Amino acid sequence: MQDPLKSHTEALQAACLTATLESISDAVLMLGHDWEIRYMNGNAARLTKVVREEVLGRCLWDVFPEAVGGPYYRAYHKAVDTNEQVSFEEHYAPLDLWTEIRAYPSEEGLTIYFRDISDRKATEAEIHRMAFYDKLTGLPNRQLLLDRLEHALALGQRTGRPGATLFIDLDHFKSINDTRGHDKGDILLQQVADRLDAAVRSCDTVARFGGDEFVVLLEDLGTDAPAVARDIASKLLQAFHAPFNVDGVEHYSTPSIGVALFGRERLGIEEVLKRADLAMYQAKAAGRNNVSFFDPAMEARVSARAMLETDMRRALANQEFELHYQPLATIDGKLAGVEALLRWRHPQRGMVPPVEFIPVAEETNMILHLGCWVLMEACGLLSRWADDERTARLEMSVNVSPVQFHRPDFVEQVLDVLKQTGARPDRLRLELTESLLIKDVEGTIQKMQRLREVGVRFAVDDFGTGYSSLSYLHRLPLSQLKIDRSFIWDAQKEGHGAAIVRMIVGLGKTLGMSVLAEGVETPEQLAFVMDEGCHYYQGYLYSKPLPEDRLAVFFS
Ligand SMILES: Nc1nc2c(ncn2[C@@H]2O[C@H](COP(=O)(O)OP(=O)(O)OP(=O)(O)O)[C@@H](O)[C@H]2O)c(=O)[nH]1
Repeated sequence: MQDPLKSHTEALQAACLTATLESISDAVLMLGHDWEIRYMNGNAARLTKVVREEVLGRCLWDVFPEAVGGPYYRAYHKAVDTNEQVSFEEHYAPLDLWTEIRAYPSEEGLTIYFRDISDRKATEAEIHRMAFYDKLTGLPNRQLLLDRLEHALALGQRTGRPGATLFIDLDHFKSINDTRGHDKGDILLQQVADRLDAAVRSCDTVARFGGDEFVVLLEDLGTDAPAVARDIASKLLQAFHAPFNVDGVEHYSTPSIGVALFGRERLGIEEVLKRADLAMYQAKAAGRNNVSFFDPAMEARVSARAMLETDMRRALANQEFELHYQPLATIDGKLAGVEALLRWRHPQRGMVPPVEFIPVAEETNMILHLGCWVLMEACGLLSRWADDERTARLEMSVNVSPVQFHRPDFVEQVLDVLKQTGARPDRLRLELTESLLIKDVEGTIQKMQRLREVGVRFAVDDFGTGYSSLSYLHRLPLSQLKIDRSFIWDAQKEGHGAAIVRMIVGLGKTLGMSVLAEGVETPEQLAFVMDEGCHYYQGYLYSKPLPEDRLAVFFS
């Protein structure tokens, strides 16, 4: 017969245990050796959406058939087979429930504690989304792209299967921001993101790299990777053919696309992106709405350009620039003046030609510093000439870069240099290019007139090669046209050089300007320009450009 005291104690313990299990925050499930559900607390029933009384005694896998063979199934079997506890986190899809599980095997079977961690998982997912996805477009962001690119490069190197990085920058995107506001720009970016995403396979990555830049990462392109990459890039271009609808208004946008391929070659992510970016710039330079592939020559050009820029900054500090002076003559061979020409004596490369470094100086605005220095040096020499009767009447011509001329304080700068050096303004001639003259004609005339009033004169350099508009040439206070050397050289050949020289001389005379022939190298050329009525000439026939000390010898 059962001891009534003992059975009372057991009942009390069972009641206590049940009360405890019902009050804890975990869900609890107790299974027997045949996976039958022997106990389930209220939390467990609530989370698994079952009626406790209906499932007690039934096999767990009959109640949750979708779990059979899945991660829960494998984990519980493992716990029972090894007699060791298991703990894990898992998503139970039929209930869309994220669970954290601890399961303990015992002599009675298996006791499972679990809890709902869906909120925590959602927060984690949100943090992940914020860290790796762009808020505006929902595309992978730069960070995620870099991760995927790193992975793709490693895979490419290991397997030899090539891929490609496409760098996409929208053309003139700034204009929609400026004309319709930043929020409309945002709408366009979102629509561009959708179109790019729709144009590629789902396994490709379309990322927003920043601003109006997107990067598409293509992997596993197969044996004809360049052709496939080109096809996809064309598809991306096509995706922009139809207008966008930005808040009810049609808007056309185009991209410039740079492509860099990768494969076995050992390349870092920075290098691949740099290549694609370089190619993209090439596409912009080729007129935009274009695709350009990276090629090593392009890289060589760009790095040479970067090296030149660095060298030039050093050269400025080390005073490696110098002025040479090319004498100018009247048509009958008398010295009329000189043109100051900038030279760069590079410590390793020797003389660097101006056509190589002047464009870089202009792009980087170093020309402002250089131009000011040239003016100061030339006017310094001009001022010293005033004391010597052999040189006092000579003119000094100085080239002015458009960047320098269009600065608002250009006139003040010239006046200041004249004042500081004491040079005579009526001995200074500033040489301007045709392209300079056509930009902001009214402002240009005003500046020229202010300097003209103090005596400074102006010449148009390389006349005939630019796009002068004859309609306003007469409004500019110019005193000289310099005929570009190409026409002088051409005149001797079959071309139209002779006719052009004649036309320029006629134009100069009509407008009351003197005409100087540049690049005269032979007596025949001199005879020709003399016949045509040029007033001055310049060129190797008369003298090469000379450093200051040799110029002094030339004078004497
Ligand atoms: N609306 C909007 N504009 C942005 C965002 N991020 C960057 N921008 C603007 O995007 C423009 C990017 O201009 P750039 O790519 O330098 O020049 P662009 O006008 O596209 O001209 P090109 O690239 O030379 O063809 C800048 O004006 C930025 O201010 C953004 O999140 N939203």
